[in-house]
Amino acid sequence: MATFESLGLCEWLIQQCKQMGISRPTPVQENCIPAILEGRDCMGCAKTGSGKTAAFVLPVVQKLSEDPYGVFCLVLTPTRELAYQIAEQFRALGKPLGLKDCIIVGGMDMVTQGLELSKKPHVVVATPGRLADHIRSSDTVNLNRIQFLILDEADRLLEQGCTDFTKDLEVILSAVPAKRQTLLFSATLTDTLQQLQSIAMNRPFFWEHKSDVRTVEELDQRFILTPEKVKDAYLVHLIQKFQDEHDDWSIIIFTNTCKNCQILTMMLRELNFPTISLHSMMKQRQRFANLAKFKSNVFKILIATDVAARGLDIPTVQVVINHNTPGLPKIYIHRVGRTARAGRNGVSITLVTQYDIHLISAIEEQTQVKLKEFPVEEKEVLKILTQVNVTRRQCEIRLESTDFDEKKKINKRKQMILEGKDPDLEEKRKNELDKISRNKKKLRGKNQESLQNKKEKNKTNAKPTEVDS
Ligand SMILES: Nc1ncnc2c1ncn2[C@@H]1O[C@H](COP(=O)(O)OP(=O)(O)OP(=O)(O)O)[C@@H](O)[C@H]1O
Repeated sequence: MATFESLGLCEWLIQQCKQMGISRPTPVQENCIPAILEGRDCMGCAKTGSGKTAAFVLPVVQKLSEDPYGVFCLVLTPTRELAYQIAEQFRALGKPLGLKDCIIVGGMDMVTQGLELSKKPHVVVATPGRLADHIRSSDTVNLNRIQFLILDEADRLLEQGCTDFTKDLEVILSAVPAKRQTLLFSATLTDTLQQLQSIAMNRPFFWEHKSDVRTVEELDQRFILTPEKVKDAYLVHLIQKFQDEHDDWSIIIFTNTCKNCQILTMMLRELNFPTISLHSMMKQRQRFANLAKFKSNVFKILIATDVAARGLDIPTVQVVINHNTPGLPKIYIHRVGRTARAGRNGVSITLVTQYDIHLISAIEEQTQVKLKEFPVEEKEVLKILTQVNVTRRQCEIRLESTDFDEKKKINKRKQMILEGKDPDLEEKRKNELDKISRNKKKLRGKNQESLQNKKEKNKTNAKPTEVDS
């Protein structure tokens, strides 16, 4: 069995690991650390919670100790919370070195960030949008000597999801030197492998945890089939059950939209559950504060959108509930990976409506795991159905009276401006498209109606009269 020593890490760093409860390398660390220390580019694909962060932090910290200067390493990651988490690992493992890091993420003061960047920290951890803004708007950002470029959750950074990072990545890649080591990590790297290979050009060492199953063994994966209208009652029943049966518990509930996240949070609070939320329509300081309250177990339930689906490492989470079935198996893999981390056990429960059954088949096909039904006493759920649905409706009405939708519109406009689009023009286009599709629908309805009329006419014409018979 490998030890950190046999991988080539130096004694002080091994001691530092021990202090953090890391005594033996995990497979991704065992395989990737030597290649990175050798100076190779590296692509590491291993399951959620398998220690990928330390697999790149450890060799970078060791190399930094041999030749310390700033900026030595740049880490890119898709979410702001993840940037803080990664920076924490650098700070903890690089403490004996006096490692200085700097976090560059959206939603925080740009001037302060510019100042910090100008002090040349050893490690910069950033989300692509904000770092690209700094590069575009000032010349205080000097990344032209970096030795390491790391893309954590690399596949997410390259895919064109609801947040498209590709333009920002282009800006960043043109600001970093061609001669560098590039390290790419994720639990779902293989879909974007070819694109990634073009970023890591220097003979990349590729390591993948070979396994038929793409989720961890310690995870008990369940589903509950429910009509849409009973979904919330099932959710409340599940939470109540965990609360009654466990002393020490914490749950992450994933949902599809910021609004739903907000409504569910209000609803569960109304029902006296210690709930807190995390979604992209919240102010950044609130996002950090809520996550901290959840991590410290002050609040036991976190309701989040997919902004929390990747990377977050909160060891106390025993249960993940998918309030909606994720449309992509990849998102499912990351969401359920928030529990059963680092060898611990965990349960995931996905609420499935009759419209989502095909999504479950796609998830099972990709993960190679058959989801088992979670046994629930339906009678118990039906007992609370009315109370839950009335509470939800009350929360919806309360939210409608706030400016939540208005804020959403403003955020959307801001995002469009950032993407170089004209929001008014876009709205006009959208209205035109809506009008066209409304007209199409009308026309289709009319056609169907006249077809129906014709059919009925034909029927009556063809009907034999009493005389005929
Ligand atoms: N060698 C080790 N031994 C024990 N625990 C470890 C080891 N390496 C890392 N850990 C711990 O395992 C947990 C999960 O690690 P990490 O967050 O790096 O997972 P990951 O592979 O990046 O997961 P994800 O794909 O979800 O981002 C962390 O709490 C970390 O401190």
